[in-house]
Amino acid sequence: MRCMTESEMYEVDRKSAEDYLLPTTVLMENAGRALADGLKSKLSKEMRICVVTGPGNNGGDGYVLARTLLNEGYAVEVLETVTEAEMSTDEQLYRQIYLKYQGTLTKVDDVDVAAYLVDKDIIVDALFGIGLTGRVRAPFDQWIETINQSGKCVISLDVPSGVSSVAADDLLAIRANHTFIIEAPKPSLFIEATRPFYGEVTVVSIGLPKKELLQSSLTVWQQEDVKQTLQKREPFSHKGNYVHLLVIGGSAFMPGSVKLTSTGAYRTGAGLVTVMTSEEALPMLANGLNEVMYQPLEPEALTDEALAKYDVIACGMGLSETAAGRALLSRVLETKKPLVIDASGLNLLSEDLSRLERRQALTVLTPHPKEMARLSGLSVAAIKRQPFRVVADFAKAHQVYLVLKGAMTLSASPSGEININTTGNSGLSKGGSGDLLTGMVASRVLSDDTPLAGISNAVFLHGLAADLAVSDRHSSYDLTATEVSDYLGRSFQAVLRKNIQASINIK
Ligand SMILES: NC(=O)C1=CN([C@@H]2O[C@H](COP(=O)(O)OP(=O)(O)OC[C@H]3O[C@@H](n4cnc5c(N)ncnc54)[C@H](OP(=O)(O)O)[C@@H]3O)[C@@H](O)[C@H]2O)[C@@H](O)CC1
Ligand SMILES: Nc1ncnc2c1ncn2[C@@H]1O[C@H](COP(=O)(O)OP(=O)(O)O)[C@@H](O)[C@H]1O
Ligand SMILES: [K+]
Repeated sequence: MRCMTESEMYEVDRKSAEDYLLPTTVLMENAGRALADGLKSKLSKEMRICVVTGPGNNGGDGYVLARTLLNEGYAVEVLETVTEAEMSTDEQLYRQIYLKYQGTLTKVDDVDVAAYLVDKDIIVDALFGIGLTGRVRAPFDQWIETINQSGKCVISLDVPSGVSSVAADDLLAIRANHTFIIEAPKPSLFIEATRPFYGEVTVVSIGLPKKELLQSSLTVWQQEDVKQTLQKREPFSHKGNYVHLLVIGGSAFMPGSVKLTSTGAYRTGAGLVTVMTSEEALPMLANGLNEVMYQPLEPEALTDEALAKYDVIACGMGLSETAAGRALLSRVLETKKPLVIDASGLNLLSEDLSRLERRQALTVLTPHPKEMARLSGLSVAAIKRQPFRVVADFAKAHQVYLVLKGAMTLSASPSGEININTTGNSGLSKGGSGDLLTGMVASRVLSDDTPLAGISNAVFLHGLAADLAVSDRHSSYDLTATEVSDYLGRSFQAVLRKNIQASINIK
């Protein structure tokens, strides 16, 4: 499923009108009717429904929806917040049609809005859609507050009014119980500050040309995408057909990190895994995976000849941030091997990003927001406000694959394409989850249809394993990264066999 920015959506709108000759009024009619159809699952004929309309086309959708429901015998009326002259042309048309159908209309200036809403069961929010810029201005802000304080069930059309994809610090928006989204979710559905305003979500189609919707560079990565892009394991294959991963990291005080990374790699399809770690950490790994080969971390082991047998290097988990660690990362960056960098490796990399420009092989960086802040020089708050832009800009500027980890992990390619992940839960908010993921990413990045698909598959399966663990014998409280790795088998089975995700699974 595609995700579309507001400007991409307006571009599809423009093309639909100019290239496909679809009148904008037809799209509004389709939108209002599709939204009404979706909404009906929440309604009964006994409920009193109030549609609150604003000045733009979102309000126009509201009039179409109100007329559609009225015509089918629902108890619906409209509360309008602007004069007819202040409405968009298409909205004016549908307001008039609503009146021809004998629809009831009340103006906000004629009532005490809070009192007017008291006997309503459902409030439909058609105040603002994707055309909102900045914070909601007066006098609309007071009605948003009144609706939020009403305690009623609120349904938003397209987006909760007040939400835009650049989350303001003093955001004022409708807190919807449910949002019916037109054609494709907008980035604000996946941003921490704006996600809660949406409530439950349903995406409805209004007949925009699919070909144009597919132009978007943002994809919500789902089960079907994993299924389509995951490399098949051939019956006559041998371990040499799959990735040989070299894991570099771990130290006396953090030996477990590389254990988790190598487990993640093997459990995600790698053919061979070698761990190179410090002399002190080696004895502590004696009870590690039987399948892993171990080697002491010596700089001479990092020559091009010695590295020839490896397909990918994963570097940085549990690495000590000392002069030795620094020298090691520099050497690894100079190799021509595909490289996944995580944790301490990212912090050491932040000291001099120009080394990325000199790289001659694929590079994947897997920061959480704090590591991203070090890499980009931006604050964590600024990254969280505009994660899509930050991720795309950084990946393009440094020509790297970038995985910004979080509740909705974003994986970007050097061309700025972004895949959004919606699996996972707070059981993953624990030390070790990231180490596990790094091994999984390294195992898939060269194996699937494209590097971005491989990375996104790893992120999806990692989150899904945690979701399956929590729906089985764990909770988000007790779950550990080691247990997440135990559920990777179930995660693959679920993806390969069942249709677990018919629509977006958003927490
Ligand atoms: N292809 C599709 O997806 C289709 C989408 N459709 C629907 O159209 C919706 C987009 O419609 P839209 O472009 O008219 O914008 P919308 O959000 O209704 O409001 C704009 C109005 O708000 C005002 N305004 C702006 N900022 C403000 C602020 N901070 N505080 C106060 N006011 C502010 C702005 O005033 P201005 O800033 O211009 O002075 C203008 O008057 C979309 O979400 C979907 O529901 C379908 O109908 C058809 C196909
Ligand atoms: N609330 C959450 N919902 C979904 N996934 C989460 C959540 N919290 C953390 N994660 C995932 O867990 C992993 C944590 O990685 P990281 O912060 O690097 O942890 P570590 O300390 O283990 O290295 C990431 O893949 C992140 O996306
Ligand atoms: K709305």
